[in-house]
Amino acid sequence: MNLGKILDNVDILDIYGDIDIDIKSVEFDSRKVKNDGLFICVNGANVNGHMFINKAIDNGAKAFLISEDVHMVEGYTFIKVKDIKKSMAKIASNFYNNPSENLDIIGVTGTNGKTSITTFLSQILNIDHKCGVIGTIKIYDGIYEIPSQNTTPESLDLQKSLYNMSKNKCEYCSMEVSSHSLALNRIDGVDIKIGIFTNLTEDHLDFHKNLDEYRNVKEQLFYKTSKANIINIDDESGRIILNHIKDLNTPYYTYGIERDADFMAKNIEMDSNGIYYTLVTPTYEAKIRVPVPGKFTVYNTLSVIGACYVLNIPIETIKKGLENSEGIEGRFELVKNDKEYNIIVDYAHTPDALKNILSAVKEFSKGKIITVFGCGGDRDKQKRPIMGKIVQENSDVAIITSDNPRTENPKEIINDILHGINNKINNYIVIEDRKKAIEKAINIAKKNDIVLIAGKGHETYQIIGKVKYDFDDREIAKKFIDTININN
Ligand SMILES: CC(=O)N[C@H]1[C@@H](OP(=O)(O)OP(=O)(O)OC[C@H]2O[C@@H](n3ccc(=O)[nH]c3=O)[C@H](O)[C@@H]2O)O[C@H](CO)[C@@H](O)[C@@H]1O[C@H](C)C(=O)N[C@@H](C)C(=O)N[C@H](CCC(=O)O)C(=O)O
Ligand SMILES: Nc1ncnc2c1ncn2[C@@H]1O[C@H](COP(=O)(O)OP(=O)(O)OP(=O)(O)O)[C@@H](O)[C@H]1O
Ligand SMILES: N[C@H](CCC[C@H](N)C(=O)O)C(=O)O
Ligand SMILES: [Mg+2]
Repeated sequence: MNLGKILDNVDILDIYGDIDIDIKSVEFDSRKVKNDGLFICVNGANVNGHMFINKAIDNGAKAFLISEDVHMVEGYTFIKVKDIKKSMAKIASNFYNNPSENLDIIGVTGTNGKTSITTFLSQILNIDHKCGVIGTIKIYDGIYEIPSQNTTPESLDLQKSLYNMSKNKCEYCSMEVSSHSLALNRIDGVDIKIGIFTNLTEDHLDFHKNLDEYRNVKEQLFYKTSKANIINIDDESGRIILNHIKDLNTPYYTYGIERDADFMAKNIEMDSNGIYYTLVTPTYEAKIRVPVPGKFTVYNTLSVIGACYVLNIPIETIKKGLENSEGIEGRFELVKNDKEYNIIVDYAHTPDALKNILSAVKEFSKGKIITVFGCGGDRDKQKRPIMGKIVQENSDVAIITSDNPRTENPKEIINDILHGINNKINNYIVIEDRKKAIEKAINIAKKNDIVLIAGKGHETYQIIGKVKYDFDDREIAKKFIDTININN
């Protein structure tokens, strides 16, 4: 594509060299640059991309998008802009021909429930149509599935995936929209038809100044949508957002259990196999069954039904998709075993998620609840003691361990958790090594007890320092149970 065309509507400060040249690829990582490429120099959290201009030249770059003064190399084109992330988002949608215009994108934001909702949605929409997925676990472009690096990718990667979805004849895309992606311009220029708000609770206060700012950032999604916004009005932040957006041209729908909403669940029943409720919508009622336990599944599926309603998906298809749902990887996932151990792996890594998962487990537990959990390093420190308190108060035994310590000292993270623990109650153990912590939990569990391994869900790694080591809670639990089998 002609560089001039790629730069359409980009706010440019200065140009050095020729922009009437053909560009074959656009990258923001010098290691991925190919012949006749445009390299976008991002000054990141770890390194400054402007340092890799020579490396990009070696790999075939012809042009550079910069925001800092660099040595302009003769024979190459340099375009200086003020805001690299905003410019990159514009370039990305130009280069991939605005692919979001060819898709009905449903964007989901909120602290908890995004992966669950986007998965349910794709399970329903893929029955009669093709629906791509972008989220924490994977990107699915209609043909291929690739594991994700971020919940919402950088604009260039995002637009490339949307382009592939459109090429692969997807009609829909169900996408998680993280607060980071809104704040860092990753979804600028993406045409989103429906926005869903789940809830807002403590998380990411390392990145956002406070909960108000966190909510304001999330609210931005609902000004970008064109077809409908779907808001959880049982959540206080949901009501605040609704108040701000209700006079926009985009129609809105509400969902909830406790308040009068457009999509409501009545006569809710729950057991260890799932949830059952009567759905009340503006035009019909229906019996809903979902084989995924937890009250939060009621909320998650109500929002999904709201989006399907707006998209005119028949209720029979919605019911079929939900009833046949295989659940969500790493969310309330039972570790299958031929002995009678009840082990659940779940991705709860925020105070609210832990509270919810523990209350769901409590609903049908006939024995003790043994919870293994930790907190991620280089992330919100404020949530650590709150998570400790919630787990101690809602478990018979709390085993405090490491999650992904990243560049922090795991002992210090555990110390932060211990600040929320009442040391007069003797129901907690600290075992820093997560593998040993899981083994201990299974060791002390008796018939009818439930072992909840929280925080890492689908993750197949543990990040220690900057290195990702193989680590899968489910595999470790399963292997240990098999060992017990041999010893007995
Ligand atoms: C703090 C943060 O957001 N970091 C993101 C950021 O990385 P960075 O800015 O630190 O990159 P960097 O390593 O400093 O490198 C700067 C630039 O130099 C380039 N580079 C680097 C090395 C080299 O040899 N050549 C080169 O060109 C890099 O490609 C990059 O463009 O840009 C990367 C590429 O897009 C992201 O993958 C990365 O997310 C990291 C993995 C991360 O953990 N992010 C979290 C905080 C995050 O974004 N989370 C949200 C919310 C999660 C949720 O709760 O749902 C998410 O959406 O994932
Ligand atoms: N609607 C909900 N409200 C509160 N907790 C929930 C809800 N849905 C799921 N959870 C809990 O939160 C955990 C994470 O759920 P999920 O992965 O769907 O959230 P997410 O918003 O995608 O998280 P992330 O920000 O990491 O992408 C689940 O394992 C479950 O314990
Ligand atoms: N998307 C979340 C994932 C947290 C998962 C947990 N295992 C951790 O590492 O803290 C985040 O980046 O904050
Ligand atoms: Mg997610």
